[in-house]
Amino acid sequence: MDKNNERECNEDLIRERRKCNFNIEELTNIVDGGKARTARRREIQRLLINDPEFLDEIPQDYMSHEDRYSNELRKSAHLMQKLADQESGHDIHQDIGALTGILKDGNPLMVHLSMFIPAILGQANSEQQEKWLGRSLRNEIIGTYAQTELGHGTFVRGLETRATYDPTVEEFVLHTPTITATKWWPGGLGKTCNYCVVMAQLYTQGRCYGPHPFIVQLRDEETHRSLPGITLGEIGPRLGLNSNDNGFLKFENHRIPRTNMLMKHSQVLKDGTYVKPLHNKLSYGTMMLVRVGIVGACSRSLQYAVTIATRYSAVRHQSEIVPGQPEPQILDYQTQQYKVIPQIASVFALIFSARSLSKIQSSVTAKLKDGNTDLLPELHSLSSGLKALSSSDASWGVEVCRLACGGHGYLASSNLPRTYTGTTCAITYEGENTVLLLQVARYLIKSYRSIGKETGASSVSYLADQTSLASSSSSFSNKALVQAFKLSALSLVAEAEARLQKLCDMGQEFYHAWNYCSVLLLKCAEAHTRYYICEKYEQTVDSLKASEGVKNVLQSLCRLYLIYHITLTHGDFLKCGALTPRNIAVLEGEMCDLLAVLRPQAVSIVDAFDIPDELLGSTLGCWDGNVYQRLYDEALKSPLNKTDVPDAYYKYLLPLMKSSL
Ligand SMILES: CCCCCCCCC/C=C/C(=O)SCCNC(=O)CCNC(=O)[C@H](O)C(C)(C)COP(=O)(O)OP(=O)(O)OC[C@H]1O[C@@H](n2cnc3c(N)ncnc32)[C@H](O)[C@@H]1OP(=O)(O)O
Ligand SMILES: Cc1cc2nc3c(=O)[nH]c(=O)nc-3n(C[C@H](O)[C@H](O)[C@H](O)COP(=O)(O)OP(=O)(O)OC[C@H]3O[C@@H](n4cnc5c(N)ncnc54)[C@H](O)[C@@H]3O)c2cc1C
Repeated sequence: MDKNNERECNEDLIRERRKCNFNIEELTNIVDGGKARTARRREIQRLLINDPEFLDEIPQDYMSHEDRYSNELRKSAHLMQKLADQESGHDIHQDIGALTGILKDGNPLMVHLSMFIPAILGQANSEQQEKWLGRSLRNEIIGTYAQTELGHGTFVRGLETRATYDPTVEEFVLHTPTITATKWWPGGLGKTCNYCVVMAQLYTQGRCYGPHPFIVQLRDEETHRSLPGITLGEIGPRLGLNSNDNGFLKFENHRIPRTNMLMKHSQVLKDGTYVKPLHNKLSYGTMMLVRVGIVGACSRSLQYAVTIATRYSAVRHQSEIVPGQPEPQILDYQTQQYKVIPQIASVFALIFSARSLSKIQSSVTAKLKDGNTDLLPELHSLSSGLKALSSSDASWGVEVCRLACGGHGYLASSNLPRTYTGTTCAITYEGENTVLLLQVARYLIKSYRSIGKETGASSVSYLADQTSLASSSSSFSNKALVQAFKLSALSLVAEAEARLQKLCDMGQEFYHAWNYCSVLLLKCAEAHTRYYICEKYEQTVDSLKASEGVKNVLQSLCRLYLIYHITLTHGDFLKCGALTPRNIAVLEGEMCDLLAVLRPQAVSIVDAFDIPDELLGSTLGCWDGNVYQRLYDEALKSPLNKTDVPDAYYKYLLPLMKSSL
């Protein structure tokens, strides 16, 4: 599609684009993280979308379960090959965002890239990396991360798969003792992978040392058949991601060499002596890494959904605002703006907090290299909180975008259903959100109770700011609103701690008191993480060196985000005295003004996300707005339209209709 050729474009979209009052390319660079990154993303995307190998012969929704898998594996393999062939050599891990949309519904190689290779990097010592890293990067071996079992996903300490060390032959014996110990869910495990990292309870010298990672060959490298002692299969259809082969795995006293235990952090020596790690949660490092990546991935899903919903809202006309006048664009309804525009604001919130989290992760990783684990709890808390809020915000945001598109949003060809199922899974995987938020709450209560002790953890330093509860601001700059989020979080933490303490003082065991307060604790964790996101949003926009137009747009989006979230949880702000009922009413009014200010820029802002039609894959969100023709053309692809009268009519309907004659 030639974006300069207005003749092929829907007139409403042409008018919308003419209203643009900022530099789109500049905003695109901010979204990508700099000019160079924009150029690189475009280069990769051009490489992919001009390649006919990535086209599907028929829409995936009409394929059988087997064909979907096979078709996606074909494209995944081609993608890996193609990226490997480039002379410039793409760092697929760094450029993973550029690939969004090219593979449609669960890539069988995804966990190889996002967890197996990172597990080797983060958990294997240098000799082990020498043995497996190069091979896995060259795709000579394909792996997955097999942790979850039928009986346990969340409670990692409860895993049942055993790795028992046998010093006589220097081997571990992997065994699945019960049906509930069957590994269940790992992406690519069913049919694709020939290796995996298995999390299993380590037994040596008669003692259990908890879950540890082991690298295990699953299939013969020549024939791809499962090795003796190993049972593998696929777990069946899911809500989404059905092109992946999420699998199951059982071990029957399967032996692996001692050196297959990933030994960067803890070791089992030849005689069976266990050497413990610097920090006993270092073996959870792969999960933490992926949680950080999920924040960015969620912002991308939301970019897709909101691009579709905004363009469609500009093209679609329905009903009337002024009786008797022409039907307006649905984007002119304030209620429609309230659905779509806060989701645009949310995209930037997620982008900026993902970047901030990545920076913290890099510095923690650097410190770990020097043996310093002091900031690991801080990173665990932040990555857990941001993974949880980004996945739930993005899932809800995508669903709102679907609702904003009315009936057509329910069609597969809108690409909103698949965007939703591909986002909501992130609420569950890599740590179910409630569980992760309770980890954040644990950290908050602990930090609150250790006020006065220097921990170096900056995200919770505000908990020591006891005076701020009394000094709520009356001015409403963005900074003042962020301050209100801080007061709300602090007051919830104080309330939860007091409630916990009271129950304990009344004689309840701490664990029961914790469970009894967990709804409130969840709220604390959400408020704390929301405050973090708001603070990063405000700081990033405030310090941004950008043209006036771009800065104005981002200031308005940031302000909308702050006010939107205050109105959603206004009870918490009222309860702690950070805001008065009158303040809330004024802010609600201002939110409507902001919707009106941003409305004329909405199409241009989503244009700045710069998602090519080929990747957006949506009849409703296409650049040229030629929505109705595309909907009609897609409908014609239904196999039921091959004949006027389907066979099923003769088999079932005709006999029924004639049965009473
Ligand atoms: C690119 C995009 C791709 C996107 C695409 C990616 C594809 C992904 C495909 C999906 C893959 C998967 O799902 S893989 C499977 C993922 N599974 C999970 O995430 C399981 C979630 N569960 C867990 O992580 C754990 O079990 C958890 C809930 C944290 C509880 O662990 P424990 O019971 O061992 O610990 P607790 O007793 O609760 O806490 C003890 C202490 O340990 C601390 N602690 C716990 N975890 C910690 C950690 N990681 N680092 C530091 N400290 C930690 C706590 O804060 C406590 O500190 P103190 O308070 O100081 O004592
Ligand atoms: C699409 C997809 C891909 C996946 N890929 C992989 C993979 O590649 N590798 C892998 O190993 N795993 C994978 N998983 C598994 C995933 O990591 C787990 O499903 C996830 O960690 C949740 O665990 P669970 O299923 O045991 O849920 P459960 O823990 O059984 O959760 C059920 C309910 O119990 C609640 N609950 C549980 N514990 C607590 C608690 N302590 N406090 C309060 N409430 C609690 C939860 O909040 C939830 O409401 C995948 C899952 C999905 C859906």
